[in-house]
Amino acid sequence: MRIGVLTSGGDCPGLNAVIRSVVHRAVVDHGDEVIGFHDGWKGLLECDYRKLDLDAVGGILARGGTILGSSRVQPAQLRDGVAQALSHVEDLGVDAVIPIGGEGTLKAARLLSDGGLPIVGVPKTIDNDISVTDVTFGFDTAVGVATEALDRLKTTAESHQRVLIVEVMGRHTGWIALHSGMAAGAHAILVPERPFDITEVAERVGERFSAGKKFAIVVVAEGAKPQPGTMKYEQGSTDAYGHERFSGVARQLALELEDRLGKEARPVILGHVQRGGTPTAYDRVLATRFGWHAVEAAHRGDFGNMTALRGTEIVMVPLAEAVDTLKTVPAERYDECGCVL
Ligand SMILES: Nc1ncnc2c1ncn2[C@@H]1O[C@H](COP(=O)(O)OP(=O)(O)O)[C@@H](O)[C@H]1O
Ligand SMILES: O=P(O)(O)OC[C@H]1O[C@](O)(COP(=O)(O)O)[C@@H](O)[C@@H]1O
Ligand SMILES: [Mg+2]
Repeated sequence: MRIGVLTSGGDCPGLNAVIRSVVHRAVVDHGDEVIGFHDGWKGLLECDYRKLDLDAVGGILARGGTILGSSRVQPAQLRDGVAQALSHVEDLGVDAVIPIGGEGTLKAARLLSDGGLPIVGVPKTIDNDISVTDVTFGFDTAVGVATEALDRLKTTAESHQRVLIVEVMGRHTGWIALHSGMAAGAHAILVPERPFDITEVAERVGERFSAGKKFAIVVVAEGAKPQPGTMKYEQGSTDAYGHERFSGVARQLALELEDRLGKEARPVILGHVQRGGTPTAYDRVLATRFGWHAVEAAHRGDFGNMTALRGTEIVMVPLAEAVDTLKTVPAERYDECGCVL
């Protein structure tokens, strides 16, 4: 069998672990050949690829990023390119394509699968917002990075009696904010799922100072927004691919809290540091299992599906289900965080 693998969308720790696992299972155990398309769907559309043998994946298990590169392609270009992708796959003798990506990539995978491509998807994202899988690899690493940052920020916040507002990633969902905030004992956690009331945030932080505490840490997901009309909020612009380019909720919160509380407040934007570097052991294991199961699915001819974690098992779920709805933080999970606003 000949398998083509690609990584698309925002990168995340663990992509290389999937690539390595696909090559190991396919080449060593099945005697397959594996090729890697460069820079996501672009590589498939432009027939830009290289052979991936065991040497090519040596030493990449613990490496962040993706050896294949990633990029974004306009969805319209992809829709127009279905026939082209199909003909490249046929010309190359590729029997299965394994795209590793987030909800955008999986939407594209569904489109190409409906167009006749033999596809087995593998979900990735630090945001953990893909509904059909309990967890995505990358999330554990991102939460670890954010938690360590929060621990460190607590000590400097205390020295200077400041409020630190820490912005973590999470475009539509607050999973990283919730988990890192809980792990580090943040005093307020703001998520996109629950628009916040700035008066309540200021009261909570103010009460801490009134009680004699010297500092406060607020964790805010980049996509969190104030309840309409409660605070001046600058809406972000939209990038070339339709994604919102955030205008910096932490910066706006810091100005507002400083004003209301008369305490020094500083925004800290963790940004892409959450996405870079080596994956945790948990993410390496999950990524490796996804790669292994994707190859098995390809050999069964189980196309139009993607790998998913349910409990402790890896199962296959239809791509159509995967892109239906985002996995948001449910109200009852938010209620457990101990700093409900
Ligand atoms: N609705 C869509 N239809 C077709 N292709 C899409 C769609 N959404 C995204 N894609 C393709 O998938 C790529 C990756 O999507 P993106 O949302 O940027 O990343 P991720 O896969 O990490 O969510 C896009 O550049 C585009 O080529
Ligand atoms: O800076 P970029 O690459 O445009 O992407 C930023 C976005 O990508 C993420 O890191 C991950 O999102 P995806 O998994 O959907 O790519 C988001 O948390 C963040 O908003
Ligand atoms: Mg996305």
